[in-house]
Amino acid sequence: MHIQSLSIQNFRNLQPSRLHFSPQLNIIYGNNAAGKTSILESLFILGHGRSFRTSRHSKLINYEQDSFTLFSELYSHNVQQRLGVQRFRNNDVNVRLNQEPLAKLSDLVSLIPIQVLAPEHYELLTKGPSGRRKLLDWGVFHVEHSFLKRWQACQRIILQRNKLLKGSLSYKDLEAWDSQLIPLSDQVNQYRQDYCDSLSPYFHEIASQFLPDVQLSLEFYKGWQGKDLESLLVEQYLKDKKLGYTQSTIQKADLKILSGKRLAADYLSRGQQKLVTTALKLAQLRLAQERGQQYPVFLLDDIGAELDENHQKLLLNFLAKQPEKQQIFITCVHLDPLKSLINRYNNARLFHVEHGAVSIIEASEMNAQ
Ligand SMILES: Nc1ncnc2c1ncn2[C@@H]1O[C@H](COP(=O)(O)OP(=O)(O)OP(=O)(O)O)[C@@H](O)[C@H]1O
Repeated sequence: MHIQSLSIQNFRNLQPSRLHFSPQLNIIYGNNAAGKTSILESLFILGHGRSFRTSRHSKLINYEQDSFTLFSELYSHNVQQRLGVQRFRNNDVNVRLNQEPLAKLSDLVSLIPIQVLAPEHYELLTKGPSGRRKLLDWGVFHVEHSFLKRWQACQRIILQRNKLLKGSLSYKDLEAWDSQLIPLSDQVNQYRQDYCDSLSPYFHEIASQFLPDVQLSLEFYKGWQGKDLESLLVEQYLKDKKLGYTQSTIQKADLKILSGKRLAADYLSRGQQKLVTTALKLAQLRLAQERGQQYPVFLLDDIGAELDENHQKLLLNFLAKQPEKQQIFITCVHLDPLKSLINRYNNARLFHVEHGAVSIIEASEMNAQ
């Protein structure tokens, strides 16, 4: 899978641009606040319909405009697709795939797998489980497309169950819902557990390169401990009723990252935590490649942020060894540390961003700089 081109209109501070990308390495560089991350953000939107920086779509629209438009030509499942995304200030969205309206944004996720690693993700270990659960579910979804349907069905039933709880007279009133919820939750757990098991060896291998002194491992937590869900739902009925919500659900699941037997977040430095997050995302990429799935487009925002020279080199080495079909976008302020990576590719493309204006720089010009 790769993105061939992108036209951008009225998106953040970016001037109208039409960009043609390398199917392998793309570097976007420029000073702070130039608009580099905005380009990555617009690419991410192609595969998710939303940003990785904000949930408020109106923030993405240029201050002086009423909507933004992105149009892209891309290869997915070896077929060229044309995708247009337009978002309005009133939250209306218009997505067209090969000129036909696309009803469900979730269809984009399977068509255009995109993985992002940005400074926003470096608190993955210390923040609550929702970010880690999203990371896990992103991977599960790309392996097992039926996951989304089951996950959505669980969400609907839990919502319904929580509504019924308040007015219920006894557990009997919930039994019919639980008889659907239990097998669906078991299935979701199994998908998540299987993905965690498959990811673990890749994570272990990459993390041990980045952090050779720390014994890291992954553990899947399904959202409740011990007993099977059926017994817990009966047992916790009165407490659930009092609280007004179901305590034991798949919505509480977590991907625990351990250092030895303890939570890594409690012991690792900020820099180490950043490396763990990086290792996790790279492991997901490697797993997708090894399984022969569509290679997710990999977006790496601000590659230089907070990494010492040695770790930056390790990361660059990893990126230099990517398979031919892997498309990568990297943003940076300084080009110098990336020059040897760029020179390893004969088709790398460089984009210089200045006050929202994007220009293409030839690799030969870079070497002359
Ligand atoms: N809706 C908007 N309309 C116009 N400009 C915006 C909008 N949203 C953000 N900006 C501005 O766009 C600029 C570019 O931001 P962006 O985060 O893309 O920069 P960057 O090059 O990644 O910077 P850094 O290196 O500091 O991370 C910022 O000055 C920001 O204030």
